[in-house]
Amino acid sequence: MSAPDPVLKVHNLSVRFARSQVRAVNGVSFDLGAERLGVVGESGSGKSTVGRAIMRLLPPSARVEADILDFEGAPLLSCSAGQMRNLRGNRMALIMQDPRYSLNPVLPVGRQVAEAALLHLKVSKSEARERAAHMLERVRIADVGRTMELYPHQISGGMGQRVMIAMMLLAKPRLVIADEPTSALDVSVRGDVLKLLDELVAENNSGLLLISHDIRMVAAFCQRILVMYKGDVVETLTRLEDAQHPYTRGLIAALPDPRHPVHRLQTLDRLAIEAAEVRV
Ligand SMILES: Nc1ncnc2c1ncn2[C@@H]1O[C@H](COP(=O)(O)OP(=O)(O)OP(=O)(O)O)[C@@H](O)[C@H]1O
Repeated sequence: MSAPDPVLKVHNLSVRFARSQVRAVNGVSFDLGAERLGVVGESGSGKSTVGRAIMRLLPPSARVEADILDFEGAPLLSCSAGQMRNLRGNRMALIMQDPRYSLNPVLPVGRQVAEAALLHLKVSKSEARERAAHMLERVRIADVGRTMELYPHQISGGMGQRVMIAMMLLAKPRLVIADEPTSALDVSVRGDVLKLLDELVAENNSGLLLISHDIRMVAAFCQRILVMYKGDVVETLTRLEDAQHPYTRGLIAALPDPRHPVHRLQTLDRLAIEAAEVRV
């Protein structure tokens, strides 16, 4: 019996923006099964562009090419705009950094989740509201009835992100791309939000692509990590201890390690990184 198709197959993905000399993404390849895969790198390394290319959410100025970009065995680059709209929200979901910008400020949060249920689950209005309430309970929103009537500015960032997760995971998508899902949140609630994502993704047997600049957080949460530098994947790791590339080591050293407090954090050694790049 042949192995089932991975959720996502990405081979030699490149993205170039019009009027830019360099590729934002330069031949990135990976397969994603029902697992948690992290994408890390400094700002501008191309992480978000990878996520958006998969969701086909890049602006028209982006030229996206790939030998293979398949989701559940179907080529995403051949999908029409209508087919992509259908996939997004149903089969694939994108969770972004700041729920304040993703939620509609003039609609109560319960109505927003119910509208997502109406759209993606094709259920009646009353059932959509019930499903919304159930999903909000699942993401551990307290006093769901009251919270559903609140507007986005009346809830905390952590609660807003849980509402987004409820909305995005209602239809049990097979692929979840979370782009810095906890960076805008208070440190005290980051772990809860990640735990929740993990629970729902595992329950749905989905693949999760977690995009973040925080290599330690990603290492603690993901089974594999792709390290991106200037559009390339320079290293794939299962444990931080195995990092070989000076860029990866620099990323690790540039973040505080709660177990070993230091007075001064290291900065990236650009010369060593460029020298290693020439060797590969
Ligand atoms: N819409 C766009 N038009 C032109 N260039 C873009 C666009 N979006 C991204 N880029 C460029 O592509 C490169 C990769 O950007 P990207 O946002 O993917 O990086 P990132 O690693 O996600 O960074 P960050 O963590 O800051 O979001 C950068 O050089 C960026 O300037």
